[in-house]
Amino acid sequence: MQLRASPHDALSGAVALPGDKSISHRSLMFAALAVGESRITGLLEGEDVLSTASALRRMGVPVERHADGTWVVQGVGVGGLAEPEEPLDLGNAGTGARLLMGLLAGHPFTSFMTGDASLRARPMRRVIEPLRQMGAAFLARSGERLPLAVTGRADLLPLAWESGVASAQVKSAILLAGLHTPGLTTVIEPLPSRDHTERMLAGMGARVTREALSGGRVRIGIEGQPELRPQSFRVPGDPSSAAFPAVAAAITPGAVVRLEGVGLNPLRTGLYTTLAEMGADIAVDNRREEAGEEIGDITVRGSALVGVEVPPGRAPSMIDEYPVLAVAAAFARGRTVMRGLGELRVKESDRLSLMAEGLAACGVDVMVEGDDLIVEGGRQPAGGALIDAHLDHRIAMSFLVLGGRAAAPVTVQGAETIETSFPGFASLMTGLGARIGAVAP
Ligand SMILES: O=C(O)C1=C[C@@H](OP(=O)(O)O)[C@@H](O)[C@H](O)C1
Ligand SMILES: C=C(OP(=O)(O)O)C(=O)O
Repeated sequence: MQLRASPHDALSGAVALPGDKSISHRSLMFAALAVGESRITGLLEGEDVLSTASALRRMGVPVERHADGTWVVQGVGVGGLAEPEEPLDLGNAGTGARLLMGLLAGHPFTSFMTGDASLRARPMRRVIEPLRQMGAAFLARSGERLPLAVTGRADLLPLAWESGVASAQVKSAILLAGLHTPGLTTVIEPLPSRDHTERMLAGMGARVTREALSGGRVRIGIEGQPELRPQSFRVPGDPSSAAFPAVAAAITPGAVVRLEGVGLNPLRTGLYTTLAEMGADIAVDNRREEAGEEIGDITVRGSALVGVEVPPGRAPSMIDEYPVLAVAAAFARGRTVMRGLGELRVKESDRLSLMAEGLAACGVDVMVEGDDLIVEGGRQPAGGALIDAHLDHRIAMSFLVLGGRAAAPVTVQGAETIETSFPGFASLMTGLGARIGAVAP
């Protein structure tokens, strides 16, 4: 499917965002590990999360959606999953695949896992290696990629792991295996990544520790084999999805857009900090707490942006937001330098290369130096390009945001990938005044 974004004038209105993708995956999985019934409201009903729901069903977990939108999960307890008769297809979802690998490591059966062409290209060694050390066996395609088979064990060994990357998926996979292991399992991260796993499992009764170490590193520990209490989860709005209307508003003169009920976990809000440093008029009010996470309403107004240097240490708190930040940078006067973006190369696509190529195709002055992205902004982009999303929802949405303020429309090929994380994106944006429509084949 092709979507085309044509230039629009001011944007205005108030919108609620779909549920947070990270928390949605986790609420389904963790509810499955509890003993008893959990209820989830505000779950993101995007394809990634639906893939996690069907994988859990295939392993004998009753997961149901009620007519009022509440999801009800009958937990089977830690270690209670059943051997799936068919391969688990996680679609486009790296989070679903990697966290499930951690769970499966602790179960004494063999399961097979695959995904779409994007997920099959993503590196799994970062998860397989620590889980192997705990005693799980993996057979994977060359480069440790999907499809793979995992044979877990009920008697995993506890692990003390130091991860080379600040990755919440790696950390969570190890912690979930640790949940199935007697004793203490620990993970050290080079910089703190999103901590939803720790918060949610602690809220369900697991013993989770967190310790700051030298150089910004952090050590997380989990005591294995707890009985987890079922929960009522209310999933906050996704700050990573809110990033698209937020940037659209910031680059549109006269825009006033209110984004309601957005998660404000400080390990997720690097983009908003960066936009404020670029001169964006951003205000947060109505701060409140829901299900152990701070949320609030964010108002973004059209602003004269200036280029900035984004500190590399901020990357984990905005890792999925660099594509749309690069769009903001195209509209900011001067140079924006984003350093240390190697992890962007192993997302749904090589986001570093695709952003640079797409921006250049839209007439933006852009350079990649090693793992750094440098954008010279301030002139209105020509637009007029046809961008292939390469099965990457964030690439698709970023260029549709750019097309709204370019001189000529931007068309995105393969825009159906947006359904993985942000169903209703085009109608939410058009409701604010954007001009996004399907292109007849
Ligand atoms: O744990 C999570 O929910 C996620 C972690 C991040 O990936 P990495 O752990 O690979 O950095 C992020 O990019 C992804 O969208 C969601
Ligand atoms: C990287 C992302 O997701 P995942 O790793 O779950 O596929 C993302 O949503 O930008």
